[in-house]
Amino acid sequence: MFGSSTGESVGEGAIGGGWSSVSHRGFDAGVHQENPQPYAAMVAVARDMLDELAGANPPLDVVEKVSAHLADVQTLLTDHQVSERRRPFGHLDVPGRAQCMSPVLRMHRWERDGADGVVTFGKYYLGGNGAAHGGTIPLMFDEVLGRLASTDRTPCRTAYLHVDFRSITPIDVELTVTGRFEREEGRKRYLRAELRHDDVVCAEAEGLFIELKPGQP
Ligand SMILES: CCCCC/C=C\C/C=C\C/C=C\C/C=C\CCCC(=O)SCCNC(=O)CCNC(=O)[C@H](O)C(C)(C)COP(=O)(O)OP(=O)(O)OC[C@H]1O[C@@H](n2cnc3c(N)ncnc32)[C@H](O)[C@@H]1OP(=O)(O)O
Repeated sequence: MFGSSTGESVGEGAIGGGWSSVSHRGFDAGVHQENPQPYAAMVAVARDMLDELAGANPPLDVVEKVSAHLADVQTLLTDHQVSERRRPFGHLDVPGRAQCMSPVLRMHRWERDGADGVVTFGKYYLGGNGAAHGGTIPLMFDEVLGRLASTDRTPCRTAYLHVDFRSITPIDVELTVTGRFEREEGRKRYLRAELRHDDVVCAEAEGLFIELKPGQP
């Protein structure tokens, strides 16, 4: 419906993430929270643009045109800046949560004890020689585990995130991602995740998440 190559459209069997109880706490994104699809479609276009930008070697006249268009887009948005709690960006219950920093997670299972899904690192995430940039993989793991750590639980923050890079993570192919809630000890929550390309383990993560005390930022 939204024609995004990065797959941020709503539906297609994917779920928003089951994290709305965390993400929407105290947020009021107005009309976009009621009807997230137009805003999610706008962010999907931005994602696709970043992918094409990263992959292109355009002639100078195209560079100038793109610069002018982007400056127009920036101007359109400048008059609509709001406080953090009113921003839809990153806070809508759609795959990718309507942000374009971390790649879109398309989750098939999202439960209190674990989650499974797929993710594709597009051209925007290239590090070198066809492999995703090493910083983007912890970003994706923090996204999965941070959300899982708070699913049906009180809010928490990442204390540490340990990532082992087992083999390169190829861009432009669908990878599987799994997350698992291992155990909790008081305010401490321990989780693990794995990223695979078919049978090959690309990376593994272990994270500690600490439950926030009331009023803790
Ligand atoms: C409401 C906010 C929720 C966060 C989400 C944000 C927005 C929500 C909107 C949309 C969300 C949607 C998706 C979000 C996706 C991903 C979000 C992922 C979450 C993050 O990406 S969030 C950013 C990165 N994160 C930080 O910005 C943390 C900075 N930091 C601190 O805020 C403190 O540092 C804190 C709170 C971690 C702990 O501080 P504290 O004072 O509350 O607790 P304390 O230090 O006493 O530790 C208690 C026990 O944990 C042990 N412990 C602590 N740290 C340890 C470590 N590193 N290694 C080993 N053990 C450790 C101690 O040893 C003690 O253990 P014991 O009790 O056994 O003695």
